[in-house]
Amino acid sequence: MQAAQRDFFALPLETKAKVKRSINNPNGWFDDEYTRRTLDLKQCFDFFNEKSVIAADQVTQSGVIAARNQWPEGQPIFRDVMETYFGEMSRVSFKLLEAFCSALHIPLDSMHGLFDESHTSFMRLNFYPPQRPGEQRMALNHHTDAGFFTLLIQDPEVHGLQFHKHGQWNDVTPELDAITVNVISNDVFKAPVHRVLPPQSGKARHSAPFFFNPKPDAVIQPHPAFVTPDRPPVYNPIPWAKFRNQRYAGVEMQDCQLFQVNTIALLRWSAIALLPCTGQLPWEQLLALH
Ligand SMILES: O=C(O)CCC(=O)C(=O)O
Ligand SMILES: [Fe+2]
Repeated sequence: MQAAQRDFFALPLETKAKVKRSINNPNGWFDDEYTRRTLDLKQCFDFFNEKSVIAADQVTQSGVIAARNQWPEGQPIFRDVMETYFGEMSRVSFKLLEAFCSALHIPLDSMHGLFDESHTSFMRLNFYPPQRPGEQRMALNHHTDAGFFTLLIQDPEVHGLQFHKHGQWNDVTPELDAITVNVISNDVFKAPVHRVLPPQSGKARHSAPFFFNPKPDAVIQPHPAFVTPDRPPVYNPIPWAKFRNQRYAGVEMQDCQLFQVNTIALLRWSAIALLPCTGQLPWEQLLALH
């Protein structure tokens, strides 16, 4: 998978530009991502679960989330490898959902209502070019991920990912053949803020997050197990597909987080019970969850 990713980003710019994402289709290649209103120093390639298309259209009727994947011409192996990897990540994610429920002492199928084969998960391939002399900007500016949870493959040699905790930035050093599970916060009700430094060793850096997301019509709201008279629901329920479209349309992150925090934190919190903070699971251990 990582070799196929490297080969893709080594393609000529014109080839990649033919599958550039657009205002109507968030999938494909791009080099113009703004995070926190600042241009990131990276190229990306996004693709998603096309089985979510029909269900998403029924919720939003907008066509944004319902756009198709764009695969580069003449690269059948790239497509094949990525689709296979995506399928594996989906399978692992469904297993992790149950593991999270188990850690929370709620029925193992508690989250099944939010996910089915139309889950709107997507995969992002990141390419960060080496830092240019005098360049001060971040490769990827600080942010929280909007999905339910993230399974990240990092470049084992070129580091750069950091998370913010107790007022300072901390490195997430990659382990060989490990997946970094994005539960890197002990702030129970906060998604972890993280960023990526530009590669400083003269080498480019690659990473590949898989964002596991609910089905389009899943209503995102606090799980009943966490609503008590002392802790009433703070955030309004919203169908997931509407939330996604708002975010893609550029709605301010703070507004979106109003909707995401409780539900996402539910999983992040439970995951912390399973994994050490900045939990990196050896790849084989993760697959053993099957
Ligand atoms: O490159 C990384 O290690 C992290 C990437 C990331 O945070 C993202 O794409 O949302
Ligand atoms: Fe991220």
